[in-house]
Amino acid sequence: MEKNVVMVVNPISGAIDKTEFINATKLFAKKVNCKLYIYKTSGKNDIANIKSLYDTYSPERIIIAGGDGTIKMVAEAIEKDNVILGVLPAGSSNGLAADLDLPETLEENLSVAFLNKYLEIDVIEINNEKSMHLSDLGLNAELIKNYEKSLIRGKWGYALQILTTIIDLEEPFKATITANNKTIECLARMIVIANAKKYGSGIIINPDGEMNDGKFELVILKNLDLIVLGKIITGNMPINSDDIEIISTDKATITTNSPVSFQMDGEYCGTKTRLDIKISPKRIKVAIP
Ligand SMILES: Nc1ncnc2c1ncn2[C@@H]1O[C@H](COP(=O)(O)OP(=O)(O)OP(=O)(O)O)[C@@H](O)[C@H]1O
Repeated sequence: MEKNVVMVVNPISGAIDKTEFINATKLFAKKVNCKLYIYKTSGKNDIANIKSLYDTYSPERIIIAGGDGTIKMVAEAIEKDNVILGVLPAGSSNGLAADLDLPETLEENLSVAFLNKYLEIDVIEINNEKSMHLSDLGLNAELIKNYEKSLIRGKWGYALQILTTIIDLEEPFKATITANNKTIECLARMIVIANAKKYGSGIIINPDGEMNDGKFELVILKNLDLIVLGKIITGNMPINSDDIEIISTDKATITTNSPVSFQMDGEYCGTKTRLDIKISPKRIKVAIP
């Protein structure tokens, strides 16, 4: 019997034309006897529209051609269920794909996305929104805000914004963190709420992060001078220094003394002074090699 598959395509992600993604997916779906319904995101009402497609067609899989932000939208649209998400990485940052060790080529990724192996990953709920990969308060969110405002998309736009953001660096913020029945206060440049290990750029920020262990980590970057930044970028996270503290937990609250920029899975979410965070274990099925 033919199975239903929904394909969610983000036409603008990564500044990549998606024609090849759509054509290759149509062919593959036919080959494996699936009926394909294609939805192109518009940036408006996408979550509600995907939910309605999901309710109408009860797809066995949802194939996603986009970046982490597009995967997040699909995750928001589906309830805990039997649907498997297949990812065709096509964003400017493909952090989840990097953490899942997805292959390089479209053909290989189609095989992964349509075939049977999958991982049930945890989802982090932050102020009742879902994050599958990495969210953070502070410097990186500031960077993403500047990037989203800029007219240059893709990797170059992102690189340009690193420079602008670091030049305009504000004072560190004061954070109060409650987790594992303890409360700590600290000054921080950035706090990462991590389900996984690395950013789409390949930079490892949470060396022990596992997406299916029922826990998340708070990676507190207290100092981010050029030396610490250099160590992180070159893959030598100084985890045993006073500059970094990592807390592993399943529930936490973070409050800050002033509004701090916040991003979830690469999407800028404004400034926040309070985050209520909890893990939702094994919440979503994602196809893996
Ligand atoms: N047709 C569209 N026009 C404008 N924005 C869109 C459209 N479709 C989706 N979006 C927006 O794209 C974002 C998700 O992009 P995603 O993270 O998947 O890719 P990306 O390449 O990392 O993004 P970016 O475009 O920021 O480089 C969401 O904010 C969503 O609202």
